[in-house]
Amino acid sequence: MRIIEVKDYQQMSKRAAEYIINKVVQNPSIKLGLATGGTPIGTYKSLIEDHQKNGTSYQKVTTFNLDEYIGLSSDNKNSYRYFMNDHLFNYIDINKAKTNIPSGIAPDFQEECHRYEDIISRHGGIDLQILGIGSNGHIGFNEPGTSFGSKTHIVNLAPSTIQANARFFSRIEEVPTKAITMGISTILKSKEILLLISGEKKKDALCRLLNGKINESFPASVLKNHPCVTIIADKVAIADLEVQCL
Ligand SMILES: N[C@@H]1[C@@H](O)[C@H](O)[C@@H](COP(=O)(O)O)O[C@@H]1O
Repeated sequence: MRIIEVKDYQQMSKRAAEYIINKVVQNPSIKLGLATGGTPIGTYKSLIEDHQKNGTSYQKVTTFNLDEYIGLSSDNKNSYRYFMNDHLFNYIDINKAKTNIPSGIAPDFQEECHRYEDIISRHGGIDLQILGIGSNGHIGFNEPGTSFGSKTHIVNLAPSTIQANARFFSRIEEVPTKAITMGISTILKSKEILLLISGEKKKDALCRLLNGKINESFPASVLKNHPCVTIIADKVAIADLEVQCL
């Protein structure tokens, strides 16, 4: 794993956007894996600014999002489909038919999991996957204890994840308790992974990722088995890492 340390959230976002833009320019038909949550919002903003200023084109790009809440439709402001439209897709020249997100209202969720896994394979897999990390080490919505061999599947969200994501909803009771997520093996099949980590709340997760064992109790630890992972982390997340981890 390669770690790039940056000053703050803004620098992380700028650096991540540059990284992605560079890959898109090199390969205009790139298959991008995308994440939601607070962490990548600044990166998406920088991608939009660059698109408007420099005209980087996403017309041939295909995207696959990590996950979606079960029960939320695309017009629900808290669905990840709405999030992606609102934070990125509506403001770049991407063909929305090439943007893939699991459906939160599919008639048969098992079937939806198979369909999603299959569509990623049929596209030849993901070239660059963007990831955030939950404070309990979750990636996508793969909570602690998820098998490293898992494919796209249905999950029960951990109480700590519901709590952490409640900030996007008006009441905690509105946060769905289930989601569909790419599995750990789906994520690991990506040719390259870019993990973004920012802020005090992610300090312990970064510490555990770097110094802990590879274990299903901390899903992100599996990234150490991947040959091409870059972490962009800000100073607050990295600060006093050695001291903290003693
Ligand atoms: N499913 C998402 C993850 O993909 C995200 O990386 C994580 C961290 O979110 P945030 O960036 O808001 O801290 O939590 C959410 O639950």
